[in-house]
Amino acid sequence: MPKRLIRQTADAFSYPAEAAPAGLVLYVVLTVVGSAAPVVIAWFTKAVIDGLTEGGDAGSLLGYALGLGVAGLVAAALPLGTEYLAVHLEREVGVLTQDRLFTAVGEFVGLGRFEDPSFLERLRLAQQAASGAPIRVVTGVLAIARHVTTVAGFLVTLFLINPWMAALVLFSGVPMLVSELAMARRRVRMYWDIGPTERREFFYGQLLAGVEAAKEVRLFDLGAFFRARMLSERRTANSAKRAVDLREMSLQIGLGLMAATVGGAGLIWAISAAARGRLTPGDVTVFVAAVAGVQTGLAGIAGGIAGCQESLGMFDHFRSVTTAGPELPVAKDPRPLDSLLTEGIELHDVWFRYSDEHDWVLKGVNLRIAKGETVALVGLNGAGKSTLVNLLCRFYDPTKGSVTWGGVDVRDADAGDLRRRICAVFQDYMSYDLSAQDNIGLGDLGRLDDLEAIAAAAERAGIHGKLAGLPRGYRTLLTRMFFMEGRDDEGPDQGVVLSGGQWQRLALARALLRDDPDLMILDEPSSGLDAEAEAEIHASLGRHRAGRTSLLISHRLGAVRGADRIVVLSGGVITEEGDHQTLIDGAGEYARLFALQASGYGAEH
Ligand SMILES: Nc1ncnc2c1ncn2[C@@H]1O[C@H](COP(=O)(O)OP(=O)(O)OP(=O)(O)O)[C@@H](O)[C@H]1O
Repeated sequence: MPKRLIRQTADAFSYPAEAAPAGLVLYVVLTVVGSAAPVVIAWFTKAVIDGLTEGGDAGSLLGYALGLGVAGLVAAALPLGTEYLAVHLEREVGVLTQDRLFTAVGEFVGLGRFEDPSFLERLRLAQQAASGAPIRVVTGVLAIARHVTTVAGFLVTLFLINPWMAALVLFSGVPMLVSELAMARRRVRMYWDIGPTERREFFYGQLLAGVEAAKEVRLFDLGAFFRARMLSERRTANSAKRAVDLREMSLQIGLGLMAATVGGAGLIWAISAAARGRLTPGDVTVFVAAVAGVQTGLAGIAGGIAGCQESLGMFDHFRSVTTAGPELPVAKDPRPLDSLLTEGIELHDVWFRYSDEHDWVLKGVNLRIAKGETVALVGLNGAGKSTLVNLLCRFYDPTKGSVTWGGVDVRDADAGDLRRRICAVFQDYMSYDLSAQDNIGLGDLGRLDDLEAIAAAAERAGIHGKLAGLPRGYRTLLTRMFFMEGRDDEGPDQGVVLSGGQWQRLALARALLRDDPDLMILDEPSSGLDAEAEAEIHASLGRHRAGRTSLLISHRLGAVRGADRIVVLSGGVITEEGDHQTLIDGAGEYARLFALQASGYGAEH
């Protein structure tokens, strides 16, 4: 246990040592110097009082007074310097730890961790602890060292005056240490326990204050309902915190009473000893200061150890996230993927479920997409179409079976290499609060500034005219989130708000920016578009897809009828396969759905 504690403490120190080495050294030096000040002040005070009462010579008296003044000045100025340095160190460490944390998160290969609530909780606590915890450990360790120095100095003083008193004051500190450590452990546990409650409170707050839910909150009059839930979560968290605070307070009162009793007994003894002429008035002063100094120092040591333990406990979340490593196996010696795709992309008897507790989503799927072929995947809601896409992009690994890319199992390849070969529009596409240019350019970072390529992609997605006509063209921000009136030179009126269908076209443009991808995945690329726009987009995509390997998912069967092969997924298995005409002739599920949609359109006219 102590070994682990030492290792953890050393690790916490390594962050400020790396982020701001000079600042850390200065901080340590100033703290050490500051720790000697109280003892020096006590001794100068004794010398001045004894000099005054015993009629010492004026020269040495002046010297003591001067010493007292300088020590007082140092004691007053040092905390300001150390406080400044602590904040500086915290800022610098914050940059380093944020970098480490998000680098680690970026290295997660798939999506599983982002759906694991206990991991998300750990991530939240890791973020919270990232910048402050290492500095609190450093401050705690130095505070302990400072208090140890002060206590040692005063203990020697006390020992010289009354050894029994020194022992009594020292041992009265033991219960303090034990209870402080127990309190720190309880506090860390409490933070972990109330994590989900605080997350829910935050969630309700977001619903009330964010734009996403604003319409429904007003339409269904949900404000009071969500507010009540939010406050109830807050009250639950508060009562857990209050229980710990109450326990701490009662313990502190008990400890305070014990310290006061010991201090009072010491004072009575010192005064009676002085009355009998065994102590000088200076001795009494230094004795009182020493008892108070030892008690304060011991409380400081106990508090410092407890604080360190609490911070180390919190920092453990940071450490476990940054050392978690990828959650899907990473090939040590990744096999290169090639663009020839002679063997196509293939799912071999793929079984998949999101976790052991979930039902099977895919149940033995065999599917081959040949190079240059357009395969359309259709099926009812929840049939597993997007899940299949997730496996192709290796956001998850099949529970059983395999996915191969040109004959190479994607688990043996580098996930980055795989994804660079794919361009995709997902059903749940992103709308970034950035400029139009960035929104498209993010599809291929190397072309972020290539306006020509960006405009060409926008043209293919049928949104170029709209974007070019914006107040600042492609540089126009597609959000009003980041404007602060009076502070931003671009003014709040410059951001624009796009419609749902326009955002979808933008997402499509982002996917189309990639030059010559090996596989194009379009998962409901036109669900938000009007009928005319949909026809136009599909015509454009059809031209763009020609000769490319692609997988198209759509509920609008009219949009997929031109695919080389249509695959029907139902309940996690492939039930039908063939081109449009074959499936219509087969009079199965596809033919039924197609007839249903066609009659729906027919009925309108
Ligand atoms: N991240 C997830 N964790 C757990 N279950 C999931 C997850 N994503 C999807 N599912 C479940 O897997 C099943 C298949 O979902 P999927 O999104 O693949 O269907 P889909 O065919 O794309 O449906 P839709 O046509 O509605 O888009 C559903 O029952 C869904 O509840």
